Amino acid sequence: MKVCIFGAGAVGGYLAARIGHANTAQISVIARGAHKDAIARNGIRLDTPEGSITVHPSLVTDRPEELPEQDLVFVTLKVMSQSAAAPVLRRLTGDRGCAIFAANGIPWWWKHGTEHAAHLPLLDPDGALWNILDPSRALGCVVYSANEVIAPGVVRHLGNNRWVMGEPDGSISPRLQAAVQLMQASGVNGEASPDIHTEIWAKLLRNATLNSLCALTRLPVDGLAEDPALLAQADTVIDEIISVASAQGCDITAQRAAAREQLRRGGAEGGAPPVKGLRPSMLQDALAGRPLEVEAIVGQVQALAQESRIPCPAIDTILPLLRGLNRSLINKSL
Ligand SMILES: NC(=O)C1=CN([C@@H]2O[C@H](COP(=O)(O)OP(=O)(O)OC[C@H]3O[C@@H](n4cnc5c(N)ncnc54)[C@H](OP(=O)(O)O)[C@@H]3O)[C@@H](O)[C@H]2O)C=CC1
Ligand SMILES: CC(C)(CO)C(=O)C(=O)O
Repeated sequence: MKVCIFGAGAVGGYLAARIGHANTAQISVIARGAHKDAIARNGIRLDTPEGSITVHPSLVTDRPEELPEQDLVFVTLKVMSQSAAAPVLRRLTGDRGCAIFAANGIPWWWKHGTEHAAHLPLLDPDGALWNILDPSRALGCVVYSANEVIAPGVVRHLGNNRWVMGEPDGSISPRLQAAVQLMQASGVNGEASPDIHTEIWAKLLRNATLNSLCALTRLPVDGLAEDPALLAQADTVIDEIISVASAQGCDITAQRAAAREQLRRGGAEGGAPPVKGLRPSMLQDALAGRPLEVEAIVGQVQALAQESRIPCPAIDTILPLLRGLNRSLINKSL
């Protein structure tokens, strides 16, 4: 299988290292800047609590036009970089390939196959993904795996290993099964879901709280847990998301306790020991002065709440703060 990782940062670097180390596919990575140079020179190093591995991908490039068509493209770009990649993704996926969007938040293809099928302007402003790539080539992937690029070419993995993938229409298609098999053969706990929309809502319970509040306060997750007022704010956001998801036809009420528990355990999933110093990806971006994934993780949730006429006062408060912070990061001269 020809597999490409588009945007081999924290999550993409983790995947590239695991697949490359298991040698289960011919792996190419698209990266850029000093990180790309370091991978091309020294390979990708993945540091995990169990030890380090270093992997040399078949090709490392910042010029995707150098790549032939791929069977599978993992898109691990931040959401706001996806739209510009639409023409390249179209070419890379060719007539037979597909693109798995491993990202947090509501994805651009969300309304594919529904009676209100349309592109989402907050996520795909000009409809490039919708019109050029086309949602029929897209699969979703919910990532439970905490990673950070700690130096050019070096990814640190802190914990969690669950990757839930699904077709927008819920079918367990051959291409979905092939992706699950590839991941499992590579030591990555991939699974196929018949209801990726509900899985995405469940993960949003974590990101709309942890990512937003950590980015705004600059505290790691265990820092939030020390402050009852911040925990109360996060719990309110969790309740609001459960209401919006329910109004949109997805019942995630059973996830409430686990999401609240995760907050209080420093971000550890499912009974794992508490984690110290976990910096959600949005905090990593705020600290590095990079733009934030505000719209996928909070803005589009508010848009869906408005569509369903669900009041969300906590989200309405957090969103302008995040948009303001994002504006200051994008326009560094402010
Ligand atoms: N990190 C984590 O632990 C988790 C992240 N996620 C989600 O996964 C997705 C990916 O996040 P994450 O891995 O943290 O993000 P990163 O920023 O670490 O990785 C994205 C990479 O893509 C690169 N990139 C952007 N545009 C291009 C381009 N045109 N050509 C080549 N490379 C490009 C970036 O380079 P540059 O830095 O120069 O912009 C960066 O290295 C997000 O949606 C995130 O919310 C989900 C679960 C956990
Ligand atoms: C759940 C969490 C916080 C794990 O790192 C995440 O998804 C992120 O960092 O974006």
